[in-house]
Amino acid sequence: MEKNTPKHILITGGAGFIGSHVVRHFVNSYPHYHIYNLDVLTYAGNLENLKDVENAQNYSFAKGDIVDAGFTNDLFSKAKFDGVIHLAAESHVDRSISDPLSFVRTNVFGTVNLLNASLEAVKENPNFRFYHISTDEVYGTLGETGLFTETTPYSPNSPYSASKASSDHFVRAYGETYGLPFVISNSSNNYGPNHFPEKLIPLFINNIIQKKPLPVYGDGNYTRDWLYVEDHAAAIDLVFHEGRDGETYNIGGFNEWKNIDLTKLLCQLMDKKLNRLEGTSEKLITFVKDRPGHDLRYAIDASKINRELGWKPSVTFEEGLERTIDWYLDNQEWLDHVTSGDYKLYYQKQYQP
Ligand SMILES: Cc1cn([C@H]2C[C@H](O)[C@@H](COP(=O)(O)OP(=O)(O)O[C@H]3O[C@H](C)C(=O)[C@H](O)[C@H]3O)O2)c(=O)[nH]c1=O
Repeated sequence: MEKNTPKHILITGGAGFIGSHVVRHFVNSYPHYHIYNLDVLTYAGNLENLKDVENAQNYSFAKGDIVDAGFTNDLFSKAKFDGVIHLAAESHVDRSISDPLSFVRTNVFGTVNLLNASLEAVKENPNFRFYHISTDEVYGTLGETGLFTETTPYSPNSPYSASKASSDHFVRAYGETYGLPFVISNSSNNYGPNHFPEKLIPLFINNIIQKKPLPVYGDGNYTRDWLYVEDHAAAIDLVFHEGRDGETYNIGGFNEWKNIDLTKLLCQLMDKKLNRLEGTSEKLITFVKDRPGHDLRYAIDASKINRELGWKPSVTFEEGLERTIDWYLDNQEWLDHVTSGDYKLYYQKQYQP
């Protein structure tokens, strides 16, 4: 999709963690586009994440649920979108274990509604493109070695990853069956500012600040590949504009960490930041009951996006963690706000060490 002419782009889930970084990136990089952010504002969606762009001339927000076909179709018929970048999703694996249906509802049903609305859009605009933002979890788990490539068979293990695999399949099926122009990317674990503190990195940073236990699941020997969220937003820009139709691109950080090693690193960095004695925060580490169906290791081969589109991560883990920690220390009010409701109850219910 070329970049020079004005366009109307719909970003779903733009008030969430990754979504808000993508909205900011597009609003600032493409002043001649109009960016519509559609978000239902669940516990994880927060318009405070977009304070710096909320008054931009090329930005609008619509509160609404992608599961509501009437609302979605109406929005599409009014706005005449040239493209959709679809990030709206329930994303937390632990929540999917206690409430799988809400993941089917948003991630599968909601995606199919958007696909149906997109079929109408493509009739009027053959250059329309549907971009589905997905996850490396659709591939299941790796052993100690190997990497996920774009041809790794899907083998999701959690209700969350099953719902994302299903939505990937629906997107591809709409391409095959109805000729919908689409592209998909599957990313590894993101981290950075505005991350809801139910995920490992923001949860542990904030528990360290508050001297609360750090609940490490199982023995902590699970491995994830961490990517700074702004690098992901830059990759999404490239895939949206330059990715080949009908293709999948894997996006990863080339940055694997075992959870226990990452936890210890966070403890060391936070002790320095908070002027606490070395070793203070490590005392908070508490091994707790494992996540059921816990995937051992995710690791991405991101060579296709590098080779075809010239993308690679630009923020080192050291720099990214520094920025992330500083952001949480400077934004305790944001934290108080997002943890004041549902989240507190959830945390107390799920994992009492
Ligand atoms: C919250 C928490 C997590 N963990 C473990 C579980 C995982 O092995 C690892 C990271 O867990 P987290 O829930 O932060 O993220 P993943 O389950 O890897 O999934 C994340 O990355 C993928 C790509 C997505 O697509 C998901 O949407 C996103 O949530 O730390 C703990 O040991 N203790 C904790 O309190």
